[in-house]
Order: sequence, then structure tokens, then C-alpha cells
Amino acid sequence: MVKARKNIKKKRSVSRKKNSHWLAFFKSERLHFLLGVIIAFTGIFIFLSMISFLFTGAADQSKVLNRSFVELVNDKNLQVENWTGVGGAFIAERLINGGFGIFSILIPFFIAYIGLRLMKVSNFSFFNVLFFTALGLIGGSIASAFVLGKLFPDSHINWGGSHGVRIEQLLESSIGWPGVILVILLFIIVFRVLIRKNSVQEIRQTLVNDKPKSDEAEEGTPDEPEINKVAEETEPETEQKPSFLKRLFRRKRRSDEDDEEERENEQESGATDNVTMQNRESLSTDKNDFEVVVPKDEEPVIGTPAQVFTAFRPDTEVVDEGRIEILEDYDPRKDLSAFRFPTTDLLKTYHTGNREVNMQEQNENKDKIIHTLRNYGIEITSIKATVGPTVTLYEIVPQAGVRISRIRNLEDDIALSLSALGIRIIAPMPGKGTIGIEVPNKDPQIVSMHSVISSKKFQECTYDLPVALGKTITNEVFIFDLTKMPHLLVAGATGQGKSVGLNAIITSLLYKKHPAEMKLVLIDPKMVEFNIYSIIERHYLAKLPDEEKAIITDVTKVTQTLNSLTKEMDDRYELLMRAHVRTIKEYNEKFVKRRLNPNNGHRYMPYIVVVIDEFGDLIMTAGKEIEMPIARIAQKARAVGIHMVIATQRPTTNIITGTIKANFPARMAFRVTSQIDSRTILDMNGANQLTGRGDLLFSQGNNLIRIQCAFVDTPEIDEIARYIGSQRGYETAYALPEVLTDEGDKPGAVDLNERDTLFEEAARLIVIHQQGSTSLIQRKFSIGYNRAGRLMDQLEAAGIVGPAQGSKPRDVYISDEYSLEKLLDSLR
Ligand SMILES: Nc1ncnc2c1ncn2[C@@H]1O[C@H](COP(=O)(O)OP(=O)(O)OP(=O)(O)O)[C@@H](O)[C@H]1O
Repeated sequence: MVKARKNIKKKRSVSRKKNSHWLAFFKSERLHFLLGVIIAFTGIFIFLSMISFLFTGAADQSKVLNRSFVELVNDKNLQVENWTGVGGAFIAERLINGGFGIFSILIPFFIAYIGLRLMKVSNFSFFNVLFFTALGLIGGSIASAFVLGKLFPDSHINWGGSHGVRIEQLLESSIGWPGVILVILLFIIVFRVLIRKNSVQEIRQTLVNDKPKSDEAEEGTPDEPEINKVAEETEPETEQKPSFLKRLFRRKRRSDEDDEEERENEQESGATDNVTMQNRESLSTDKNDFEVVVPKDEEPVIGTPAQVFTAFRPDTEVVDEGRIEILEDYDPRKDLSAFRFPTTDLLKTYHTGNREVNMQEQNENKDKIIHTLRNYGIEITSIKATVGPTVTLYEIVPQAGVRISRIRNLEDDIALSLSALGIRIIAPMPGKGTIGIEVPNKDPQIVSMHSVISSKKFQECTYDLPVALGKTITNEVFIFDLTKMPHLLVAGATGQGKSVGLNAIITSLLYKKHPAEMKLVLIDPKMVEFNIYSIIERHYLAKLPDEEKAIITDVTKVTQTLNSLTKEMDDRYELLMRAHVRTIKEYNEKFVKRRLNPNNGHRYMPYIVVVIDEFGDLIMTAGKEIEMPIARIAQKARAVGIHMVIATQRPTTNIITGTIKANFPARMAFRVTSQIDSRTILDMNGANQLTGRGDLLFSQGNNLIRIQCAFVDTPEIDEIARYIGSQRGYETAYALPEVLTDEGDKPGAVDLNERDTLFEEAARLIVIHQQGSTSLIQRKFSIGYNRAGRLMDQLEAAGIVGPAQGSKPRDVYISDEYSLEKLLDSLR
């Protein structure tokens, strides 16, 4: 019994083993390969039969027509002319005349493709090939029936095949011959647009310029002579994407075994005669997998920002003092409703037209990268180049099993072999599964401020404080919202583009923000950088009351200004708290909706952007006095709309201290001289490998992006400043709150003998309204904040109002006009 069971088990396991053998055989690569060969040969056979049909079809037609294949084969006396015998004559006749006409030639190609795919020598998408074959068969047969059928009606070839003729007749009877032409054109356009990435632009260009553009190179077949291939490589357009057929026959990179076979194929194709094995490998790898992408420049918006931005809401009625009359929303721009934003033509365009790509340079670099890696035993499976304005990014995919750290360690060797500065290796590229090698272009392009400001992306951007910094490596305009940073630390060795970068930030803001919505505090210990902006003082600048110049150059004034900014921050927080909101945005929205009473101290709050150049200098001279307010502002000011951009030449740890660093998550690093500096600013290497002249790394948290900073020159800024400065501005610069210091600012220090001419009227106003509000005085007498503030101090010194209480109105000590007149008499 037991023995019988054992026997059954044994039999079962034997049959299982046999089954698994069969299964393995059906799944085996060898079977697939052989099947592929058979199918590919079938395709070739059909192709030959069709070619032969073109010449011998006339003689064979009567013999094969209306007879089945079996009949034909059994007819011993039948003699056909077709090179591929009765079978070929039959198939060709059915496919061409009975099918899709001469476009049936696509069918053997499709069959051969299936064979190649099974053999794993083509990795082109099956559905793409099927789709394009079907499209070609349908469209081509209709077109040939219409054109060739009419031109050569007596031929033995049914040009459009039964399919083409029938559809063409149907179309012609229903939409006429012009309709048929349009349908054919439609097919051609659909085919072209689907098959080529850039065809939409090319068709547009053809329609606009009517410049004939040679497309021959694009349609190159694998049989083209080598010389044409070389020509293709030097033609940037053609390199952007390999042709359909090329990709169709592209080899699939597989296991080592397959690779070996592929190399042999390549050798046989004779593409690279007379080169060493090593070279041949590299070239073969490159030929198939080197894709050069030249991202297009972004579309500029037609029309200037002035046209885009100066649509204002209708005027609102003035609100009476003491009560809110809700009529229409408050318009912060109303005071300068005629203000016109600078136009883009004030900026220079540093280049016109499309960028030329030096394909020779690209190919050389690619070859050098491949060779260098190979010298260290690293093979790659593909390489792709993206050409940016100043840097080209080569993305490589190493063969399985290669350690990323090995490539990372070769940074210097690759730099040496390319004899270029500024090589950076990004291993791995975040989210891409490739390794990036950034190589500076020999002929870097200037990214003009004009190109970024006029880009659609910037023009249509709705950020609160939009900054168009430049262009990324993929030629995209890089824009960020300063309110989201919320502060920015800029570093870079001398002459690497910091000042240009700061000017690019300021210029972007000037192009997008109305003077009512944004104020700048410019701190410039070098005294020369920001002087150019002094002309826009009454529009955009903020300064301490009684200060003559709005551009702050003196270290003691810097401390005062920063303290004043912290006071402004506290005042704003107080207002936010009283308005029961959390951010400046919510606050301003509420104010605009007139849900906050200006008589209670509420006011529209513009964003304040503090730009400090040479922050290092300030820290060296004033130390903690500067660091403390900066740290306070950096920690807290985000919600109340105060944002800082600080720049330093010396990114050392005694300047960029832990406190500063912790509060400036967004960093912008131009080229620095050492790795240590790079680590201080970015917490990683990289900034020491930049090329200078506006080449920068932008980091926000873990994200590091290489950007070519937009270039804006002094004459351009001068033009913009003059354009703004020549327009009507506010009476004074935006006044920052006064900060009480030990001397001078106490009420006792106010000299009542030198009272303001408006003193008595202001006193009456305050007593009548019983409201010690500086903004009330400001509005009633249409005077600036400074003068109103001074008046208030004098009223305090005269005992009419109490001391300042943050942003709350002061207490009024005199309750009626009679008492006030008595007091005023005593002062006269
Ligand atoms: N984005 C840019 N594109 C092209 N060239 C630039 C760019 N930025 C700077 N340059 C070139 O570099 C020069 C120096 O730039 P910049 O004055 O901004 O340097 P810096 O870092 O501010 O130097 P310093 O700290 O000494 O003031 C410019 O005059 C200009 O020629």
C-alpha cells in the first residue's frame, strides 16, 4: 500500500518536473528569440513579395485573382513571375490591391517589428507602432487612391487598395474633392504632430515666417550613409529627438549576454569602422542613447506690465471721521491711482532669437564623461543632456551594480578630463533615478532681466511678493514668493553676482507691486549699491522719521532702523490681535472690506522688504546690536509682512551665526572660494564649484536648485528708478515708527516754544473727537506721518494727550473745548 503511494508520488513529481521543463521552455528567452526571428523573416518575405509585385504584378494578376490560396498551391501548371512564388504573388495581390494599396508596405514592417520585439532588439512601444501603422494604412490608402489613382488609373496597381478606393469614393461623394484634400492634410498634420515633439512650433513657424525648413534629416532612415548621420548630429534640431524609425530600431539594453550580441550587431552594421573596441562601445552607446534637450525659452507676454497691471477699481467715497460708511471696498492704490508700473522696454535684451547649441561641444563632453567613467570601470546605459543657459546637465544611468559613491568620488577626475571649472555631480538626482553631471557651457548666455520679467510665468504669477530670480538649468524662469521663504540669506565671494542678484530681486518686486502694497528698507554700508534707488523714496522706500536719506548707509542708523522695524513688527502684531486675524493678508482683506476702523488705529499694511547688502560688515562693526533685532525680525515678522534679504561676502560662522542661520531657511549661494564657506551657507558642498557671474545655488530646506541669475545692469535700474521717480508719489517716504531712546525722544525734550503751525488746530481736532490718534491728524491736515508724530509729541508735552500706547490711540486729557482754549492761551 505504502509502496503504491510512493510510486504515485514519484510519478506525480516526474510529471511535474516534465511540465515545469515545458513551461520553462515556453518562457525561455531562446524560444522568444527564435519565434522573433521567424516572424521577422515573414515580414521580410512579405516585403519582398510586395516589391516584386510592383514589377511583376501585371503579369501575375490574372493568374491569382479570384482564386483561393489552396487552389493556387494545388495548380501544378501555374507559373508566376513574382520573386517569392505563388505564395508571395497571392499575398502581395491581396494586401496591395485588395487591402490598403501601396501603403500596405507598412504591414511587413509591422510584422518585422513584432519579430524584433520578441527578439528584444527593439523596445519601441507596441501601441505606438500599432497606432502609427494603422494611421498610416488608413490615411495613406485614402491619399494614394485620391492622388495616384487619378494620375495613373490604368496601372495594374490599385494604388489605394480596396480600402482606400472605397473610403475615397465615399468621401468624395459626400464632401467633394476639396473635402478629401482637407481630410488628407488633416491626416498628415495629425501624423506629424504626434510623431514629432516640436512639430507644433515648427508648423507655427512655417505659417508665420514661411521659411522653408529642411525636414529631410529628421526622417533619416537607418540605411542613410554615415555622412548624413554626422550632419544630423551637428544639427541641433535633429538631435533633439531621434527619428521614429531610429527609435523603432533602437536596441534594447538588456543583460550582459544581450549586450554582447548587440555589440556584435553594431560591429556588423559597420557604423564605426577603424575604431578601437573601446571607442566603438562608447560611440554605439552614444548613438543610440544620447539625447540632447534644448529647452525652449519661455514665451514672453505681449504688452508691457503697465498695461497688465494698471486696471484700478472705481474711486471710493471718503469715509467721514469717526464713523465707517460702508460704500465700497477700500482701495489702497487710490492715492496713487495714476501710478504706472515700469514697462519692460526699460530693460535690455541681451540676446535675440533662439539659442545656438554647440553640438560639437555637447558630443565631446558626452564622450569625455563616458571615457572617464570607463577608465574607472564604470559603464553607463544611457546619457542625456539638457542644455541650460550657462550649464549643461548630463544625466547618466549607470549599469546595475555600480555604486553611486564611486561616481561621486570621481568629480575631480571628470572635471580634469573636461578641463572645466564648475563641474558638479548630483548623485542621485532627486526623484529621477539618474546621476546628474553639470558641466558649464563654453559660451555661457546672459539671462536678461527682460526675458524673465516679460515671461508669461512672471506676468501671470499671483504671488504676494514675486521674485523672478533667473533661469534654471532647464531654461525655465525661476520664480519664488518671498513671503513664503520668508527671509533670504545671500552669500558669495566678491564679484560673483551678489549685487546683481539683489537688484534682480528688487527689480522683480518693483515690476509687480504697487507703492501702496510694498515698501523697501535699503541698507547699504558700501554706500554705492542702492543709491540709485533714492529717487523712488516717496514711492517705495521706508525710513525713520526725520531722517534725511532713505538709503541707510551709517551703522548707527542701521541699528535704529532695525529697532524701529521691530517696533513696527510689534505694532503690527498688536493690530492683528485687535483685528482677530493671524496674518497680514487676512488683516488687509478685512481692512479693504472696511471691517476695521481707521480711527481705532487700523491702517492698510504694506509689505516691508528689508534688503541688507554687506551684512558681514555690519556684524563686524556693530555685532550683537545688529544681530539681535535681525534675529527677532527673522523669527517673528513673517506673519506681519516684514521680510528680509541679507547678503554677505563673508559666509563665515562668526557672521552667519547659528541664530541667523536657524531663521533663514532660504539661502542663495553664489560662488564661494572654499568648501567650508559652501557648507556654512548651504550646509553642503557645491557653491565652491560654481562658475561665477550669476551662477548660483538656491536652497530651501533640502531642495537645491542651480540657477543662472538674471542680469540687470545699473543703467537699466537707473531707467526704471527714473520712470517711477518721475511719477507723482506720496508726500514722504513710508515712516517707520520712532523708537524711544534715552535722550531726545522723551516728551520733556520737545520744545513747546517752537510749536508747529498746526499745533492749535490739531489740539482742537483731538479734543473735539476725543481721540489721540496720529493718523487722524495726518488725514485731516493731509500731512505726513512724521509731522503728525511731531505734533502729537508736542500735544503730549503740553499735557493735552497722554503717552503713546503702542498702536492704540493716546488718551485725551482735556475733555472740552473751553478748557483747551484756556490752556492754549497760557501757552501763547
Ligand atoms: N547674472 C549675471 N549674469 C552675467 N554677468 C553677471 C551676473 N551677475 C554678475 N555678473 C558679472 O559679474 C560682475 C560682478 O557682479 P556683482 O557686482 O554683482 O558682484 P558682487 O558679488 O556684488 O561683488 P562685490 O561683493 O564685490 O560687490 C558684474 O559686473 C557682471 O559683469
